[in-house]
Amino acid sequence: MSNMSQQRRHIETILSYGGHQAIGNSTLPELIGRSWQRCLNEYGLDPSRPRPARIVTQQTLLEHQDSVDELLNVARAGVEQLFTQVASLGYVLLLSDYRGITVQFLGNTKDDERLHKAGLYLGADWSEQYAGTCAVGTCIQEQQALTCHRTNHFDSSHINLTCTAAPIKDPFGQLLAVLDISALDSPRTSDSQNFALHLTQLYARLIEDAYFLRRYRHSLIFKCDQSRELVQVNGQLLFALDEQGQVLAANTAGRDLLSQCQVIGQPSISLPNLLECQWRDILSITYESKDGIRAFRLAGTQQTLFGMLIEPTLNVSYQRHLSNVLANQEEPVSELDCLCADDPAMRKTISLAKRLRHRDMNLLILGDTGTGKEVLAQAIHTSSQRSEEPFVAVNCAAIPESLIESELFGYAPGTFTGGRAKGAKGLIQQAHGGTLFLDEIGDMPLHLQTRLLRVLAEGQVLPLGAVQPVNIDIRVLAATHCDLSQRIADGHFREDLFYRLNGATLKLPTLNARADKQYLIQILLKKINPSVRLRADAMSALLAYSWPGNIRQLKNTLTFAEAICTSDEITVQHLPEEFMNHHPHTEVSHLSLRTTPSVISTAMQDRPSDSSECASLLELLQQQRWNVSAVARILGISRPTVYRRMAKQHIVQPKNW
Ligand SMILES: Nc1ncnc2c1ncn2[C@@H]1O[C@H](COP(=O)(O)OP(=O)(O)OP(=O)(O)O)[C@@H](O)[C@H]1O
Repeated sequence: MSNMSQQRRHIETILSYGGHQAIGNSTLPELIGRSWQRCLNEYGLDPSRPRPARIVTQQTLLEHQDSVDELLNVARAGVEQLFTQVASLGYVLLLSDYRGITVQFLGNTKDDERLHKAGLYLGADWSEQYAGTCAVGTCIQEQQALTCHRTNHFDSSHINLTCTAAPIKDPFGQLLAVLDISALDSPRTSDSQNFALHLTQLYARLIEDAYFLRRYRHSLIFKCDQSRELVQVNGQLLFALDEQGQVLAANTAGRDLLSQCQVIGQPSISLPNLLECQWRDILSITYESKDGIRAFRLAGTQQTLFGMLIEPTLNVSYQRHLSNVLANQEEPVSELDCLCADDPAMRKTISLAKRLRHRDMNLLILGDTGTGKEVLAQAIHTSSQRSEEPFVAVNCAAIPESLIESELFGYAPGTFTGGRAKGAKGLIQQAHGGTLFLDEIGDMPLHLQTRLLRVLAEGQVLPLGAVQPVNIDIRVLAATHCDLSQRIADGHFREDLFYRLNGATLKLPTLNARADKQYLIQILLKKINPSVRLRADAMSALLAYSWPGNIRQLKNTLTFAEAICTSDEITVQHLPEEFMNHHPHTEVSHLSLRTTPSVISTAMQDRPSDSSECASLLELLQQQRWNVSAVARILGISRPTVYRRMAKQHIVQPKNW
């Protein structure tokens, strides 16, 4: 078909357009349809009278360029880079201001005459009101990136062009400019321009972020991303902060996140609230973390964001503020610091443990099975002033109920036939001067809870069969994976004992929720065999796994892999079978910032609960086809313990297995 007849047909199509998106065999993109409507009904453009390109005068052009002078300075490098990428494909590049006037143009002058005629020229007016539907003008109206491909254009003189544009916004979301790449000729299908759309959006974002950084160069900027590896080179979210940590402005991705998280009724957002942390945790990133990056948990979610700081230039009050914060830096405590690298929940727990380690306060440690409750208790003891005295660990669930009383409280001579003639010191007494660690405290029988309460209240223990109590000085660290308030409500746990034990609560996150999984994998492997390394495929499989048995399961897995690997390199082939068939937890490995809830909740999400334990045990049993021995091996616990946990959670194997 000749160009003339194509134009005639296009005019007929537009004239017959009445808001129906289906045209012939093709479907008109919705936003192009809306633009045609505007051209016909609001601007009164006549499709049968094509308009020549309008180039503004030199004087008017200078005025438009002046209004975006600051942006033009920042955008120059980005615009030139984009042009070098697309020039050989026949594209020219236009940067227009927010009114649609082309304030910068890069193109191949060989085609000068054709380009000039098409309006691909410095000073050309691409506003929708003048040029009709086109990438720049429609991008201004719709405030979003788009491709206006061939007959998507309103004006029939543009139907050979393909144009792709993306908006560049200021830190408050106001349109500053539009970045456009256009070609005089192109393949027929609009799919051919998908790559152009992505590339233009990418460069628009780069320019927008460069402008943001320049505008807020005198403020502290927090840059973050879902990937630790990418945050420095390509951090997606930028927040400019005042000296109290309130968000002054954010880039487009940052504003999207804030709008999803906006606390109802609060005029401004505090970054520490958004990231459930202290202001000092943010201020001290550069000085306290090895790579200048720190992990944060997005409030009310399980999403991890890795953040770094871009420090303000020439801001004296910020420097003063920072030195005050750094002066109050937490002292290092190697026994506790080595338990984690960079995980927000662990950071809170370790910081609390550091502050309380020398106090004689009883502590309650909460965490799912295998999360390291005993390891934490031991570290608190070793770093406390009781470190020279004994650390005695008792697993209340592992000792048979008939023995637990004598094991804990001891017995006087002659109490039991067959018992030791001199009697025996109970575990409580053995811990005298030191720390008693009571694991699985939620499983302690009620009558023993009463006796334990008396020991804690009176500082004395009465061995079985004895008449004289013995004075004792112990600090109790108790741990459980179950929800003690539920146990209290059900009448299985004494409330008064709970308050005695719970001087403060330390919570341990599941391995799956930890942002420092890679660190744990490395240090555990180093302890098992320092000369063995993990190949990247094995590391990826370990990072993608859901770890129902937490650190204990990780340790067992690495021990297994090290034992069967014949060289000094562990590959995915050396991992247990479940790693071959495992489908990564999509909610963890492919986080989407768009799933953020609308309100920030300050409630801790990682509290261990019977329901989470029940779900992970059930998942593992199903994964292992109800092979209890396999589950016990994976979790690193005995078969009877697996059966006991199944009974407690009312998990019953289906009959057809
Ligand atoms: N931070 C850590 N570094 C190295 N190893 C760890 C760490 N935390 C836990 N482990 C290892 O993981 C295993 C389980 O740890 P621990 O017994 O402390 O867990 P737990 O939460 O007390 O388990 P349970 O609920 O079954 O009693 C142990 O072998 C321990 O050595």
